Amino acid sequence: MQSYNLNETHIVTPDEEIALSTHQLQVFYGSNHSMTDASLSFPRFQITALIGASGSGKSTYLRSLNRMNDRIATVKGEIMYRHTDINSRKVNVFEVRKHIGMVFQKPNPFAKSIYDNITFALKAAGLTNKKVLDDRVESSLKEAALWDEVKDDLHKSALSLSGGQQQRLCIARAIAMQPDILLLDEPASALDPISTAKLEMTLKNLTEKYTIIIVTHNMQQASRISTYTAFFHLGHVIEYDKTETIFQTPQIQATRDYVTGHFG
Ligand SMILES: Nc1ncnc2c1ncn2[C@@H]1O[C@H](COP(=O)(O)OP(=O)(O)OP(=O)(O)O)[C@@H](O)[C@H]1O
Repeated sequence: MQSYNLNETHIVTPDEEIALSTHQLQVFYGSNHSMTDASLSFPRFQITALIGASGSGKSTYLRSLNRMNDRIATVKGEIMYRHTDINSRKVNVFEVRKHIGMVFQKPNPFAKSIYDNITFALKAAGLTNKKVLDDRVESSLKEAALWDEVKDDLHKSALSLSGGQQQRLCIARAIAMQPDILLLDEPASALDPISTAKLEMTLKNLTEKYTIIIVTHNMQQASRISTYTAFFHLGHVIEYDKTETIFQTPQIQATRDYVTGHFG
């Protein structure tokens, strides 16, 4: 692979209201410096895609945003959310995750009913009123575009659902907590094209209420659903701009080579 000047970057700050931003975020796995000075601002109610070759640091960066790396890595720098640096050790991680939810690559519903999957965290947070729980189950499943398919089977095991349905259930489970921001790490990589299309449509509709940051290897997917795209390379954020700029007129050679399929 051609080597690039990793100091040559092009990072815009969107004009829109910013939901979350990082300032010089660095991540170390032991002595391995895996993410260098990542400074990005994510606009509210938009989808931002994180793209880059395998090992470029996309998941490392994403997982740092709601402190999922706390136990496995050292994360330095600021993560600003509502005027607070949520990377500070003084900030409670469980609070952070109420506001910033996460959906993983492989659907991972609990071995419980559909209803219990959605109410599990709500009950743990102290919500006991059945009417409120019922309403939250219905609204979350509707937002995740799963309600019509499961409304008569809410007490059926979540594991009996198809992969695509399970992934939408995981989204419903995340939004039941009424977060502001959803982080998704390659959520469609285990899904067939029809389930992927349904998931993409669901994500686009979710931008009415949520800010979405998604890691994807699928560049068509990034261009179909995101407004902004960040290109990662060897632990650096090389370029961040409107998605159409990244794919049509990227400013940096490494981005140009990646989006035209020269490596990755
Ligand atoms: N738990 C870990 N412990 C040690 N090193 C890790 C760990 N997770 C990731 N790394 C290293 O950090 C670097 C970035 O990996 P990361 O998984 O963030 O990349 P990625 O762009 O998401 O890759 P992929 O697209 O394959 O998921 C790699 O060098 C990887 O080996």
